Amino acid sequence: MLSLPSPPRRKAPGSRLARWLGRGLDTHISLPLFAVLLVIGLWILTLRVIDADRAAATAAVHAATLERIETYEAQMSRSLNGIDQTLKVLKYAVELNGTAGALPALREQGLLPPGLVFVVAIADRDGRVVASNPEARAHDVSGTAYFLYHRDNNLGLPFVGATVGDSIKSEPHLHFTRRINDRAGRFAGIAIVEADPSYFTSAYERSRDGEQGMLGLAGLDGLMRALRVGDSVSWGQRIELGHTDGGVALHKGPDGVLRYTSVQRLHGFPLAIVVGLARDEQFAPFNEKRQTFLAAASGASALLLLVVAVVSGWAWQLARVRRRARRAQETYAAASEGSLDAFFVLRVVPGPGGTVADFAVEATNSRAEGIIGLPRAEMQGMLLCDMLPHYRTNGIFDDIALVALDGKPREGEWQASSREARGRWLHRQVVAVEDGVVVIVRDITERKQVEERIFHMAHHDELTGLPNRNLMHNRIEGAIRNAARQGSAVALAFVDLDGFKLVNDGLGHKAGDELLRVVSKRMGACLRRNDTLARFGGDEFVILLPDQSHDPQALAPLLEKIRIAVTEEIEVAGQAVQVSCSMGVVMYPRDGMDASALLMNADAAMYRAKDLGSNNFQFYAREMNASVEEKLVLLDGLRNAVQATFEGADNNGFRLLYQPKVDLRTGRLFGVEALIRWQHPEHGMVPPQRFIGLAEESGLIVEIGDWVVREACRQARAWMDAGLPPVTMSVNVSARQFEESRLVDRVAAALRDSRLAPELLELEVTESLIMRDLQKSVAKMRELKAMGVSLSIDDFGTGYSSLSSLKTFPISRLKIDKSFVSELADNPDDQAIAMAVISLGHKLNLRVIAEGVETEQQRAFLRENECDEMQGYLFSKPVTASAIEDMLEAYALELEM
Ligand SMILES: Nc1nc2c(ncn2[C@@H]2O[C@H](COP(=O)(O)O[C@H]3[C@@H](O)[C@H](n4cnc5c(=O)[nH]c(N)nc54)O[C@@H]3COP(=O)(O)O)[C@@H](O)[C@H]2O)c(=O)[nH]1
Repeated sequence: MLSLPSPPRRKAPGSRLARWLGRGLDTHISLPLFAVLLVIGLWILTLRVIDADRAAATAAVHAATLERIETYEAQMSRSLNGIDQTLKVLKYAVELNGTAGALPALREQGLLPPGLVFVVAIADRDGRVVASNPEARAHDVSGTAYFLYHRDNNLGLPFVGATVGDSIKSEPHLHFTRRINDRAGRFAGIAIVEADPSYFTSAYERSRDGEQGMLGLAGLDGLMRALRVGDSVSWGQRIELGHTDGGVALHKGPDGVLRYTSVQRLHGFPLAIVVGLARDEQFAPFNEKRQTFLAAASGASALLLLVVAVVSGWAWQLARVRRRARRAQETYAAASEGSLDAFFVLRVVPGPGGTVADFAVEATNSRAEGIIGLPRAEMQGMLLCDMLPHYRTNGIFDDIALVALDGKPREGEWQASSREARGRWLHRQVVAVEDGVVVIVRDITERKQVEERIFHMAHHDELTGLPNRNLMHNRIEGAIRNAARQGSAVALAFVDLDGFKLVNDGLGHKAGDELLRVVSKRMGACLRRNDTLARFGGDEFVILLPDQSHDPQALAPLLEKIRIAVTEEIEVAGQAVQVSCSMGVVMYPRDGMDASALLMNADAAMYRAKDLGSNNFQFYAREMNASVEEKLVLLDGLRNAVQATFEGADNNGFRLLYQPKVDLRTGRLFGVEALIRWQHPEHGMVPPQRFIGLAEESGLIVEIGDWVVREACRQARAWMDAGLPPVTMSVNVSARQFEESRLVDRVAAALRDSRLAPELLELEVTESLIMRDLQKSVAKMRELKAMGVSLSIDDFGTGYSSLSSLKTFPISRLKIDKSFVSELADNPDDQAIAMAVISLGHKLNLRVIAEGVETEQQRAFLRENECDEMQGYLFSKPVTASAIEDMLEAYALELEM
């Protein structure tokens, strides 16, 4: 079972020693040490036993050598005494019977030694052998060492000659001699006993002396008289006698063999006996035994070392595995402590029939404390379901138990309900280990929150927090499925704000945003909990009303409530503004079977509501989609008109009408406003309100506007070239056209190509157009002004330009919108506005012109209040260029008169 040991700490020197000693106690180290000691002990014992054996063997060989020398000495003493006795008898017999009679006398008395063993001879004073037994031919020994010794020495001692083979007797033999004196004590000859050298080594016993035992008789002159080694008898070798006191010493023999040797001098003869027991032979049993001991000790050592090597190897492997496991555990513990995850090592508590009854907590890390809310020590040993009883019911216990049963890892996410982590999102990974499982738990709340945020962002509108198009689409589909099941209906309202653009352009995006937020809250407040309000972008909203009856009229009260809520005044950017809404309403299944169809038809119905003057709601009718088609047809026609205009076609293309502008004080016609018309091949003259919006939407306005500027400049110059008095030419510039980067260049080109003085061209821009991007607009206006072109603000009073920014506009004229002029006679509010605009314009050194002047009362009011100029049907509707020409000619004539 996996367990989590305490995290490793920095090791103190003491603990390092303890660890080292502890390691010494490891079987794989202690066992070989013990085995080595055992082997050393075994060898010490073995060598001691061998030493003892060697000492015993040495003592034994010493004893054997001594015993041998003693025995040999006794034998030799006897033999030599016998030989000496024979010599003495011979001498006596010679002295008694003379050289010739000595041997017969002795033979007769049976005193001669057996002839097979000894040759007994007598030599006279001249060295001639005069008698011998067995008989031998006479020969001369006067030149021999023994003869010469006796002739020259009268010491009464026997002499032993060297072992030789001579002309008389080729077999080796040696001579024991004694001097014979005559009665006068003079040298009379010598008695000789000749012996075979092997006679002196016959005491050799193979069983005791071995194959290389040595037994020999040596003269005190260092020459061997007889030497037996094994079966071979030899003589004549020179040996170092050393001590001749019968002690034992290790010597190398004449044959190079090491022997325990003892030398013992023989009494009465110049001889010594030599006994040697070959070391190798004598030590053979010991050596054999020693070999046996060594072999046994070696075998035992080898066996022991082999067993120990095997056991130690196994123990080492085991220790290595343990060490690795311990290191892994330490690493695991350190990692688990440093980990962001909580670990729970759980041991299975078995139930009946191989089931899992519960889990006992074996180990945890400190992260686990934070999740469970219990100290580690307290968790240790606790049953999982005692610690977290709700795991039995929320499926987590079953999930963990399954891992323990089938060994397959599993993971899952859940929202915690334990004390410490309540409400937090957790992720668990469960892996099987021996006897249980490890559960790794990670807090994924932040990730979940991010996911939720991303999900929310993907499905909600950032500005209002309302569901967006995606989410709404899903909800519509869900509502349709429910309605299909229940047989109910679903209503969908497409809502577009009226006048929003004005607020947004006039007061800025912030104000527009605020307005959208307020309106969305108001609409939301009208709805039930299961209704959905979504923002599709801009000022477009969609309302989903599930669980409806199939009668559309039943929706009318709610729609009206929403409409009224929207139209209530709103204060944004410090100003009270008012917008309304146009709503297109569809019903499932009546107006469409899916979300896309319903939304498309609701959009068409909304456009119908707009067409009908806005601020109302319209239920979808099949024919409404025709207007979309109309729009496409119109756009196609517009493109053709642009083409036809440039080609100069008669029956198609744009035309300009001109509406005079008159000085209110003098009545002089000082300028005209160019107003576009579309000469349609089928519908005749189409007014600008029908196509300018679409031209803006499609971008065609840039090309169309450019044509208007060029044509207006050309016409103004043409009038001048025709000798008419110069008039100011005013041209309307739309927002899209004004924002176009090449506007200034295009205007400059139009002036250059027409040769019109820039001072005679005036561009009319609206307040809302300027406020879209105040800085850029002012910069562009300044460029135009620098060229000499004048600028005037059209429809002044309907927008929301701040008075502080107004003074920065490089303009020369303000135009009071005709909506304030139309009721100027009766409406005090409009009067106040008109007067305020006139006063403001003058304070800013601007000319003020009123448009839409249709009545004398209006003109009178304007004159009274010092408005500078006027434009309107009272003086003239927009007319053709030739009509203006007529007016200018008449005016010129008037002046001349
Ligand atoms: N971007 C461009 N916009 C243009 C261009 N030509 C016209 N327009 C804009 O279209 C709007 C409608 O214009 P139009 O139908 O030509 O109406 C103008 C006048 O006919 C009308 N007017 C003038 N005097 C009176 C009056 O006494 N009573 C009355 N009911 N209507 C009158 O007002 C329109 C001129 O308005 P304004 O431009 O604000 O001076 C209109 O908004 C044009 O701007 C074009 O070439 N480009």
